[in-house]
Amino acid sequence: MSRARFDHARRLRGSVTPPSDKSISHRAAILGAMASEPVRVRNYLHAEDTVSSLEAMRALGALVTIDADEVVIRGTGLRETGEADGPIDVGNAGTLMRLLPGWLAGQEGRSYTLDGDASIRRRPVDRIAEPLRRMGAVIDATDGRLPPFTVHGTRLTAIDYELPVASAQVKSCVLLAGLMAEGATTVVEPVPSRDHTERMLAGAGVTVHRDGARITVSGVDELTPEDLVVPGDPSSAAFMIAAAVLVPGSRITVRATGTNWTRTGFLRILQRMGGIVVGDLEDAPGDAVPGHEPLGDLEVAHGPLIGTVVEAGEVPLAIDELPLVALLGCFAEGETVVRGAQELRLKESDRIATVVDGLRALGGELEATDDGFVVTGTGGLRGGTIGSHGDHRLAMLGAVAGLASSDGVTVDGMEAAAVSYPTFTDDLARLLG
Ligand SMILES: O=C(O)C1=C[C@@H](OP(=O)(O)O)[C@@H](O)[C@H](O)C1
Ligand SMILES: C=C(OP(=O)(O)O)C(=O)O
Repeated sequence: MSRARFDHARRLRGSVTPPSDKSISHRAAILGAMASEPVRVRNYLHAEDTVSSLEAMRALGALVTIDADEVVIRGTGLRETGEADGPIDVGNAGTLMRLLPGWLAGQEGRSYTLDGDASIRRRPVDRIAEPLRRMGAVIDATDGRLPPFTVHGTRLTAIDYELPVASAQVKSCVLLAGLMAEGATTVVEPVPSRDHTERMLAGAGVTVHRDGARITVSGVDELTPEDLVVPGDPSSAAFMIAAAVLVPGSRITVRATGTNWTRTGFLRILQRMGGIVVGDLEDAPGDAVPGHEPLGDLEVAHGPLIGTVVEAGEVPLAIDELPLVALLGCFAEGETVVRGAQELRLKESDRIATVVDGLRALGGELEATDDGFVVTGTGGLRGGTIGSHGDHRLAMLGAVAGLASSDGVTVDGMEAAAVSYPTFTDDLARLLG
């Protein structure tokens, strides 16, 4: 396990291009493998999670070649995955574990087992097993709800499915399965979540119909994705943005980051707290599903913050950035409250517990609730030691906390950052000059 030290910083300056989007890269790998013609993906994310996706596609029979700036995927076609040679290893990637079964469920007469690391083995799959069973697939999971689990493919039936939790992963799983079902499959979202799957399917020749909270796809013969360009990851950029807002004297430019409205909830929360972030962000979507992803540059500067309340409807739009909202809350005036975020307990770590305990150990005043946390701003953090618990977002949270703290922070388990942001420490060092 690697230890890293992040001392109180003087200021951040310059520009940073965040790593490529993890969510979009996973989807590019899967859709590329589902296609019958080769798909070129520019700016694919080469991080641990998304390498797992490419390996999984290879295990299913896709040919994947990796050049300096391009991944080329020669897929198997929608209904013709190969026999896998043993369990498919999803590593630490919950997104891969929850999306891929949507495709596998439609492979008539073939079965696939998915497994991953210790963290993945604690993350439930019943949320995808339930709709896939309704579509006709058989899913055998450990203790009824955990990996390793086996998906037995079949001829799928279309369903109308109301998501019990707002989850882009579950939504995407059902939509992918819907491509192989006869008839129209509809997913109803309680509140909006990231829409990358819908956009990428629309760009691949699928008719994706959105009517408010209802998203419908119909069975197709094949996918014809265009060549893809992956934008920068707003969730990774959020760590640099938070650092620049928190450290006095900072002023940075974040280049070529995704500005999809379903991913910029954190920026809206930050702006509400008084944070200075200027850029051309996408507006809330209407019913038309665009076949592309928007990207742009952001200017960020240090400034004082005030507390805010994040309600359930905002949670999926900022889910992976909520640890940073807790950190910002420590520096803000007044109270910062996050509600309706019980999903955080099911991530790479129980992020309600690990964030609250971790920031408390650095001098923060936070209370965990069942579905979020309450932070009392004290104007700063002392510093100390924080463990990543093998969770990439926790490792990067500790680093940013260190720069903004008075005494600095030691992060135990910094290597976890490589799951989504392998160049995190180097990029940060450059901004610190
Ligand atoms: O669809 C995706 O790519 C993701 C969706 C979110 O999970 P849920 O949709 O399960 O909340 C998010 O936490 C994860 O990092 C990536
Ligand atoms: C929760 C995350 O990812 P996943 O669910 O894919 O492991 C994340 O990246 O913060």
